[in-house]
Amino acid sequence: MVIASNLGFPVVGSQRELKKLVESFWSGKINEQSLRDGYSKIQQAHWVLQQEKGLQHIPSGEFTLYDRVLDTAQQFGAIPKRYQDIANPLDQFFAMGRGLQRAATESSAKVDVPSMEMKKWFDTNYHFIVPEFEQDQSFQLEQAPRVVEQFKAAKALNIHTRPVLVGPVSFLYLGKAAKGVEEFDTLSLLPKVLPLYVEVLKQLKEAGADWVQIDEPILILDLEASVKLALEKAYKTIQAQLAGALKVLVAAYFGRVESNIYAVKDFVDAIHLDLVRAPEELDTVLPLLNKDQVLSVGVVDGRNIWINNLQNSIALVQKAVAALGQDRVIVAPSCSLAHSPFSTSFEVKIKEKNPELYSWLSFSVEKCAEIVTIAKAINGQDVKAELESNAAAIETRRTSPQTVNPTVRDRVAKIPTEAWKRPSPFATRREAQVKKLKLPLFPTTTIGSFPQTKDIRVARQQYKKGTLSQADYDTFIKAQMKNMVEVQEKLDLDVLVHGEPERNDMVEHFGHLLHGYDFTENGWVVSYGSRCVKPPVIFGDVSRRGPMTIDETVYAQSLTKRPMKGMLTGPVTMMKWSFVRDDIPANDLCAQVGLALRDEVVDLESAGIPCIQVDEPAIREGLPIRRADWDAYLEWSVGCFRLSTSGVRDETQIHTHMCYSDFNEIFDAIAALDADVITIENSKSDEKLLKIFETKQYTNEIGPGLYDIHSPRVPSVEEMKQRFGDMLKYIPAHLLWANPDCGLKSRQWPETEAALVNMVEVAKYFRAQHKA
Ligand code: MET
Ligand SMILES: [Zn+2]
Repeated sequence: MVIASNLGFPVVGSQRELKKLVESFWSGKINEQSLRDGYSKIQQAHWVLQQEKGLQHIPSGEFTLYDRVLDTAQQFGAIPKRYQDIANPLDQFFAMGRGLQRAATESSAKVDVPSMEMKKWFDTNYHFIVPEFEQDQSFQLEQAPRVVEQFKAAKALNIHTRPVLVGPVSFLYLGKAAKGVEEFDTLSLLPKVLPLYVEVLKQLKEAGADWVQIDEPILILDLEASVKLALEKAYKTIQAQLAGALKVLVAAYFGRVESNIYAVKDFVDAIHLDLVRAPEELDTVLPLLNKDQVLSVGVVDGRNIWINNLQNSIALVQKAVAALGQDRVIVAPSCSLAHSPFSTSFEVKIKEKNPELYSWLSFSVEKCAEIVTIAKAINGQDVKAELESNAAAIETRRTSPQTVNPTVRDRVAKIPTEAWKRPSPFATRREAQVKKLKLPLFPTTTIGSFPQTKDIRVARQQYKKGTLSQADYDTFIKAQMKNMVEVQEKLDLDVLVHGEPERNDMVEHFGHLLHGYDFTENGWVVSYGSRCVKPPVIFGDVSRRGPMTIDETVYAQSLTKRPMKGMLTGPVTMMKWSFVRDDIPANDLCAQVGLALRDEVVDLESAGIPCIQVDEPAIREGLPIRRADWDAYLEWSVGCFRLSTSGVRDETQIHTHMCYSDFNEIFDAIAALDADVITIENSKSDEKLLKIFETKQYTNEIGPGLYDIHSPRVPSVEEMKQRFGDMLKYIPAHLLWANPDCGLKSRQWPETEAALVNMVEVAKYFRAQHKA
């Protein structure tokens, strides 16, 4: 019999219960005991639910109050020095996750510590807490290790679970040298941490576990030989020490394991593969297994929201069964289901308004049912009804006019070669733009958004609820834009923006204006800690419903003689920050969005808008995990940006913006965007960014952020002069712009104005210098 399993479940709860619980603890509304009780309740409900769905290997131990890597660090006693004095473990845990400021009391000293660093979890939108280690780090297993406690808690409910651990090598590899400690190879700590892993595994065995899942997601990275060696050592040791007491499943996900598999394959009882991302690896891995080893086949996509093609999955699992036999195959999601929303059952609106779309959706709870159906089908149980309804939904999805728009398809198929780039080279365009825009040396501008004040948020809410009419809302937004234009004129900025008061979010806003997008009510996934995001859904071919930004941009331009900069979100970002369809290739979808934006860019030009910015903050984060895949990705993503921006005349100035400073690796691709002006985040790593200009030539105009907008701090004139002076050493004066490093929507007005006053003063100072 094949086993139906899961690797992890959305911790946040069906309606974000855990978020609410944790946040009420932070605000002092509930005490630690209530938090722990509520937490256990949610955990229990999830186990019961997964059991009811029919899963046999149900995960435990992955449940967390903030982040499971942080749990791993605390469980093994890797506490950075600055948190070691915080006596209460829970306070310490949250202090590491989100910082802690606490006044002195009679019994305790004052505490003021920032949080630990957060990083993206592979190519997901989830951020984990980066563990910190010292070279002479000692580890210590906590009294009652939480993974063992969770296993026991489930067992008390009569639910037998498969405990999950973040693997020792991934744990160390993803960590870094502690603050103030010189860089060192964190894997050198493996001999110290391994005995603790062995100890935990023994305790799990004693508590009654038979299988354990050890996640080693780094198996899908390009690994150096030393890392592979560490993996080998770790699993050899674990195997030897456990002597068969407990079965070990090592899980890799989010990509291909390729030759990394050799580092672990001889020392484990089972391996999990992500066959959604790497279906071809079934064929390569099957012959490598010895006669007792088990394969966990990840066939249900844990990263997306679409129903599984059950026929296809069954065929894949069957192949594994043919090679290994039923008892050596486990059916699984591709990765933890924590990256999908909870359940479609809360999507009442979609169900009512678009039942067809509803029938194509599958969130975590539904994915568990899919896994069980696949396993049952293989085991010869009757799932005819499930398979029939699945096949019917797959068929409507393939052919529905909602997903296929022949006009769009035709247009993408026939994109003429010349549409992928601007007609003239930059030098020619620049001449036309200089003549038309008459900008001073070191032009000043902002990135697009101005503070989203309480007034704006309230008006938007009232408008959504229907208590503010369309006409009144429009009047309100216009008044906001008018005010923002006046402020910018007073500041004496050179290229103005309309300020984005009508946008709640740079992707969702455009999603509403495009065909092919829809929005869930409860499709939340955790971004970090208690923070959740609800990405829009791209389910069909994308095209404009009509002009998207013309009215507000033209209105804003009518208020000033200075050039107004139109503001759009680029094709890659529109995809990357959404749940995207998986039924057409990403590059085709990107071209559809690119064409829709191209029409908007051309319309803005026709309406008299001289500068147009197409933001692409997500290009860098969309980079594939394996280097071998970079070129293909960059080719289509850069191509689609150019597709969206190249329909205009030479004199129209195309801007782009990126807010990820660490892109030296993809510098050539950035240059290939061929935007006339690029503004980039920089203020946290001046040197790193500027260094690249020593070796590489960037020929177009550029504005490295002059100050950090993520903090309310107002940078002084002196400070920005210094920075601007440094930039001038690397970038030719006639190409350099002065601007903040990102949009100002999360700031307040007073600090925004104060910072911009200083910024404009700096630009003027250098202008005068250059004349002299
Ligand atoms: C995350 S990048 C943001 C760009 C956008 N135009 C803004 O100013 O808010
Ligand atoms: Zn930005």
